[in-house]
Order: sequence, then C-alpha cells, then structure tokens
Amino acid sequence: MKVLKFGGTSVGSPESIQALLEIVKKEAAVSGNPIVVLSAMSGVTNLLSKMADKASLGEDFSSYLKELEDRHFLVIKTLLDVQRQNPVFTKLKIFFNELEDLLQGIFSLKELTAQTRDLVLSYGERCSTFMISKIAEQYLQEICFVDASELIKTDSNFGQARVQTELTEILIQSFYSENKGKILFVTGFIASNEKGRMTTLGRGGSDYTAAIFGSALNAEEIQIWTDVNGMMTADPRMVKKAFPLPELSYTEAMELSYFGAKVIYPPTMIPAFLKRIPIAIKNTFQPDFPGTVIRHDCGTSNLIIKGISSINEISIINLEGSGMVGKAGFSGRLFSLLAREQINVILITQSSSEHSITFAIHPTNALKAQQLIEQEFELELIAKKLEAPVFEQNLSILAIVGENMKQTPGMSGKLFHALGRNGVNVRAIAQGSSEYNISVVISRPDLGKALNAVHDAFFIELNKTLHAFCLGTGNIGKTLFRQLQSHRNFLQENNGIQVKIAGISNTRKMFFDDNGLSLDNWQEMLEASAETAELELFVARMKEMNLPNAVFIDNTASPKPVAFYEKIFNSNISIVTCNKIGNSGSYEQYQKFKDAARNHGVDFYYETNVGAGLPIIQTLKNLMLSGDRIIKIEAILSGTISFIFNNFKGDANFHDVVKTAQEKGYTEPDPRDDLSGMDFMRKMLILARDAGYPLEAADVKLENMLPKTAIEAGTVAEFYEALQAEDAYFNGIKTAAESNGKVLRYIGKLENGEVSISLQQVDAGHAFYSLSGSDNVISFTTERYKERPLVVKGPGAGAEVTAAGVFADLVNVGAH
Ligand SMILES: NC(=O)c1ccc[n+]([C@@H]2O[C@H](COP(=O)([O-])OP(=O)(O)OC[C@H]3O[C@@H](n4cnc5c(N)ncnc54)[C@H](O)[C@@H]3O)[C@@H](O)[C@H]2O)c1
Ligand SMILES: N[C@@H](CCO)C(=O)O
Ligand code: NA
Repeated sequence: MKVLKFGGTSVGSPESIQALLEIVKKEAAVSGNPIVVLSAMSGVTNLLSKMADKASLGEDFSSYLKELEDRHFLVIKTLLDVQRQNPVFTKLKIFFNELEDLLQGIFSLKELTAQTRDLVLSYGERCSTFMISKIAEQYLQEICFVDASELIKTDSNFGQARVQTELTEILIQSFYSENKGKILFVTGFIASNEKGRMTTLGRGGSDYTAAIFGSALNAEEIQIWTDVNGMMTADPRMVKKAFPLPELSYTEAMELSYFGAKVIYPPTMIPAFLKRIPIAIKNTFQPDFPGTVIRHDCGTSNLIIKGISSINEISIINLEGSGMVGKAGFSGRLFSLLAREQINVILITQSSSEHSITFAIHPTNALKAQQLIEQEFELELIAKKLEAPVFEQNLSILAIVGENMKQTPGMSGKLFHALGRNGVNVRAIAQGSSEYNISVVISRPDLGKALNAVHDAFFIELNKTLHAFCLGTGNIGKTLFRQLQSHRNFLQENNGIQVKIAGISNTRKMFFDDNGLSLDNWQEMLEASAETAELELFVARMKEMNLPNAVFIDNTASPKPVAFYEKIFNSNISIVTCNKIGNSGSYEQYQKFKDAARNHGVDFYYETNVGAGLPIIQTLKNLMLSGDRIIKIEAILSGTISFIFNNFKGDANFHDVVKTAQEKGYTEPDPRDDLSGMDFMRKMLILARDAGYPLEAADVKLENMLPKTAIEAGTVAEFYEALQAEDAYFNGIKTAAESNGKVLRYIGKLENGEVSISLQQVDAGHAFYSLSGSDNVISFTTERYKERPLVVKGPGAGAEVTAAGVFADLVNVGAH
C-alpha cells in the first residue's frame, strides 16, 4: 500500500484536482487502494489565518469568508454532477457556519489563542478533503473521508503539536483494518489532544501526516505530489541549469532542505526514515516524470555532490580576543546563551588558534544576539580579554551537499576554485565532520554568481556558460558574432559550451542582457538600444552584473579600452583581445596586466595579437613552459605587407595592391599602421616580451620601407595619394629585387634579446621565399629545435581567421 500526499497547489483548482484524481485512479488500478492525504487548497491556510487575525483586531472578515466559500463552491460546481452537489454544499455550508461563529467569538472577545487558531486553520483541510473525497466517489468505489484529528493524538503544544506515536499508531491501524478495501481520503496537518481539542502539526504538517500513516501501516512508499519535478540540484529561480535529482539519501535530503530546497520539510519525514520507507517526490502536473526518490540506501547514484543549497540572507557575528584561548567554558556560555533566547545558530567556525569564533544567524536576531553577548561577557569586554562583537550583514550561505564527498578528496578544492576564479570572497567556512556538507559565507550580491559557478563546476563539468561582453562591432567583431551564431548548436551539443553575449558596445550605443542577447538580430537590438556608449559605464556594468565566467572581448584597435584592462581583471573578469595596443604599450603596463590576471585567477588570452588565428602565442608559451629557451625568432608577421609583396608583380600598381589588402580586411583600420611597420613592430615586441625580454617599443630597430611623402601624409586619403605619386619609387625596389631573381620580404628577427625588422631580398633557397596571400610565417630556433627550427605558417590576417582565433581564445577561458 502507498500513501499519496497532495500539497496545496495540487488541490488548488478544479484542473489540478482532476489531475490528482487521475493519479489516484491509476494508482488504485495498478497497485491497490492507496491512502490519500490532502492539504488545504493553496492559499487557504493563509486566508484562514488572516481572518482570525482580523477578527481578533475587531476588523471585518466577511470578504475573506466569502472568498473561501467561492473557491470551494467553484470546485463543486465544476467537478460534481448536479445531482450530487447538494449534500456537499450542505456539509461545507455547515463548516463555514461553524467557522463564522468561531470568528464572531474571536471578534467579540478580541482574543485569539493558539488553540483557537488551530481550530480555525483546521477548516482548510477539512473542507478540501471532504469535498475532494465526494468528487472522487464519482469515479471510484468505496471512498472514505477521514478526519485525521480523530486518529492522530498529540500533546497540547498548539501550532506545533508533538505526536503521541504509540497511541496514534494503534488508532490508525485499527481504523485501517476496519475499513479495509476502502480508499481513505485523509485530512493533512490536523490532529487533536487528549481532550479532543483540535491541534496542528506545524510546518510541513501534511507531509508529517503522510509519514505518520505510512509508518503506522508500513507503507511500501510515500509519495509527495507537488508542482515541481522533484528535489533540484539548486534553487531553479537562481540557477537556470538546475535539474531534478533522481535519488537522494535521507541525510542528503535533510541537509539540502535545511538550506533551502523547499519541496519537503524533512523533519516531518522522520517516521518514514526510521522505518526506511522510500519517499518519492512527484509532479502532479507531469505525473510521468520519475521525480526524486529519497531512500535509505542510494548507492546507485554516481553524483558526488547532490545539491547546492543556499540561505539568501544571514548575518554573522565575530568574536575575538585572548580571553577565549584555552577557556573550555567560553563557547559553552556563548551558545547556551543563544539557545536560551531561542536564537538559532546556522553555522559556526572557530580558528584553531581559538582566538576568534564566528557564527551565522538570521538577521532579525542579530541585534538581540549582539546585546546578549555584550551583557553576558561584560567583564571580559571591560578587561579587554574580548573585543566588542563585530556584526556583519548582507551575507548569504552557500552549501554543497552530498554523502559521497566523504570518500572523495578535492571537493573543497573544486568549490573554492570555482568561487575564487569568479572573484567571490569567502568570509567564513564550515564543514560538518560528517563531511556531508561544506558551507561558505559569502557576500549577498555574489550569491547568484556563486551558485551558478559552483553548479557548473560540480554538475556540468563539460558544460559551461560563458558571459561575454564585446567591445567593437567592426570587421572582426561582426565576423565573430556570425561564427558564434553558426556554431552555437554544435558547441552546445558537442562541447557543452554556451556563449552568452551579455553586453555589447560600438562607439555609439551599448546594450546589455544577462540572459544573452540574440545572435540572430544583435545589430537591430544594438541600434534600438536607448543606452549611449560609454566605456567607463560599460566596464562598471560588467562588474555590477556579476555574472559567472565573465569575459571582456576587446575587438577594437583603440587605446581607450586598454586603460580599463587592469580594472577589469580586478573585477575578476577575463579578457580576450585581438587589440595589440594593450600588450605593446609600456613594459610596465604589459607586466601589470599579467600580474592582475594572475592575482585574480582569470585569463588573459591574446593569440590573435600575432599572426591572427595562427597558433603563435600559444606555441611560444608552451615552449617556454616546458623549459625550452628561445635562441632566435625570424618571422613575417604583417599579413598586409606579405599580401602586397605576393601581389605586387608584373604590371600591378603598388597603390592598388594596398587598396585590395584593405578591402580584403587584412589591414589595420588605418593602413598606415601596417605600411609604417608599426603593426609588425607591436607583434615583435609582444613576442619578445613573451619570450622573456623586458623590451620597450623604442628598442625595436625598424627599417622604414615608405618614402618620406607617404610617411608624412596627414590622412588615409592623402596617404593613398602619396602612394600613387610614388609609383616609380615602389617599382624601383621591385625591379631591383626581380633583376636579382629574388623577392621582397619584410622580416622581423629576435636574437640575443635584440629585435629588428628590415626589408630584405630573398632568393628561392630562403625559407620565406614561397608565400602566398596574406601568409605569415614564424620560425623558432630554440635549444630543442636547434638543427631545424619549429615553423608555423599560414594566413595571418583577415576577418575569418582572426575572429576564429578570438573564438578559440574565448572558449578556452576557464579551461585550465
Ligand atoms: N584584420 C585582421 O586581420 C586582424 C588580425 C589580427 C588582429 N586584428 C585586430 O583586430 C582589431 C579590430 O580590427 P578590425 O579589422 O575589426 O577593425 P574595425 O575598424 O573594422 O573594427 C574596430 C571597431 O571598433 C570600434 N571601436 C573603437 N573604439 C571603440 C570603443 N571605445 N568602444 C566601442 N567600439 C569601439 C570601431 O568603431 C570599429 O567599428 C584591431 O585591433 C586589429 O589590430 C585584426
Ligand atoms: N593588419 C594586420 C592584421 C593581423 O594582425 C596585418 O596585416 O598583419
Ligand atoms: Na596567433
């Protein structure tokens, strides 16, 4: 036999009652007559409580009474055949009249005792259960309405009565055997004392009723039917990726519910726990979903952590002082003081030096606790053996829960890593010696971010959500969005990576959406945005939004965002950039970026600073990390100049070739940056620094290949004019090379800590002779690659390959 308990939402409307009866019907047909325990209709207990309060204040309660009647009568009219309605209306009318008399009494006396309140509340369950049992008679045989106050006996602790287990079990057992073969519809929540006065069972009371019946009758299972798919891995309102757990142990259910997960109130489950009766949590509105089973032995689940629970708002009090060291009675005094005053202590930590003790309590208790401590320890405070208690507000608790943590090292490491790299500061830590639970106290504004980051770390190892903030929607920016859009499904399905664009800005507008803006129409959204672009505000918003795995992507060629890099790292946000300005500024600045990123445990990826998407920065890093030493680097790193020399042949005109390079998206926004060698210089400087040389831009020996008129051109248009006018000059250098059977190559070199870039003629025997398109080539001669260098070669400019490099950097954020 099973006990099926339906909560308020499951009896809250005609539709849900129909769904409930379908479930009961099916259960009766499949595994025999169940016991059905029902709550009051959703909201009714509150309504009754409010009515009682109103009456006790001498206020009018009649509109509430009317609302109560209407809700029940609507159900009767909707679900009962007309000829069956009358007796049910009559019975409920009797209930409501009794209730009205009772409220009139309270109104006259202006007094509401706990005993009377229980009696008022009892009408909720009595009405719903009677009514539903009558509706059930239309479809099922042998229905029996049971007022549980006749069977469950308690003490007189009204509002939260304690059950007299033995007597109650005998009463239930004998009632059950007298009514064998019937389907019992039992009121939840209510009971009575030895004088027969109505009592209630407190929070989670109907679950408790179900557990008491289940235990008394040795039920094979207790089912708790509610409006969610079971116990979730985390609060689904805060963690979108939270999912229902198939299985939990009793202990885990207790720990999870202690901090949140409001589906059941586990203390009420103790009778079932003691008899090892499994408890299933099921969804009335999705009955085929398996839900969660809480059982004694649940060895089959391979999840190490079962859930992450949280308490939104707590306060902590910190006590410090020499007076505590080695004093055995100190914490005894402290905590009995708090217990005496009914202040619930949620978490305690003490340093092993015994110099300080920290505990968490509900904020409403904080002031009182502080005062109590000041009174109790007055002498110690005067003698300065104890410092005044320090009280901190606006904090939250996050706890990871799971029995399997016990045998698994590294769990706390994972927790703190996830918190640390998202910049969540941990104020206090507690781990139960049972190792079922590790709890941390964090600042309240960080809770959402922390829950999501920790949830990703434990449950979705191969599944992370990156929150990207993108600056610049030019050539590279646009291409990146297109690539992200066309690859998003693949990335999600095969790699479990989801990239959400949480913010975007061009020079005119900016737009934010923490759910990720649509990649299909981001341009329209940005255009329509009411927010004017402002870099400082953009950076502030990124920080404020406080999203996990946040990444700033700088796709501009501007020095402006660079001024914010440090601040961004300090906000625990990673940076991915193709903008070389940052790394090629002063060496001091370069070093600062590295330090800030490292100190905050975030990533700084800039593969596309050199050779666009070609793996150059990463290759150099790997060489260095594995202990190799760079002897020499030779490279062609200007895609634009490479393209020019690969196409400036025969009749071609220099000026036209440069134009084509620009049209193909190879050049910098200002092509003079390429032709002046500036862009190449920046790349060589970045490589030299990554190879360990603290060089400045002025240290790079740069051979200029432009005539004076082109260098001095004031605008891009004038620059092109100058190039055209200098046709003869460019043809001259070309023919000089051709007549030698050679080609022109603009080559950078790093050797002995010195960097130079020069225009050279190379013959067919040279490794850099045969290039095409925008090819870059880099050759690393190292201790290990001494005889034959390590060479990377391929297209080193262009929107597709560059955006792809930015994309790869982005998805690597948080990978190590
Ligand atoms: N094109 C390539 O092959 C290539 C290769 C490697 C690296 N890069 C680098 O990529 C970056 C972008 O190049 P691109 O070709 O896309 O240039 P682009 O001019 O097409 O795009 C840059 C965009 O950034 C915008 N911008 C500038 N300052 C801004 C600010 N403060 N806020 C918002 N937006 C701002 C500009 O308005 C422009 O739309 C450059 O740093 C370049 O060096 C380019
Ligand atoms: N303008 C750059 C793009 C790659 O950084 C080039 O021509 O090499
Ligand atoms: Na690269």
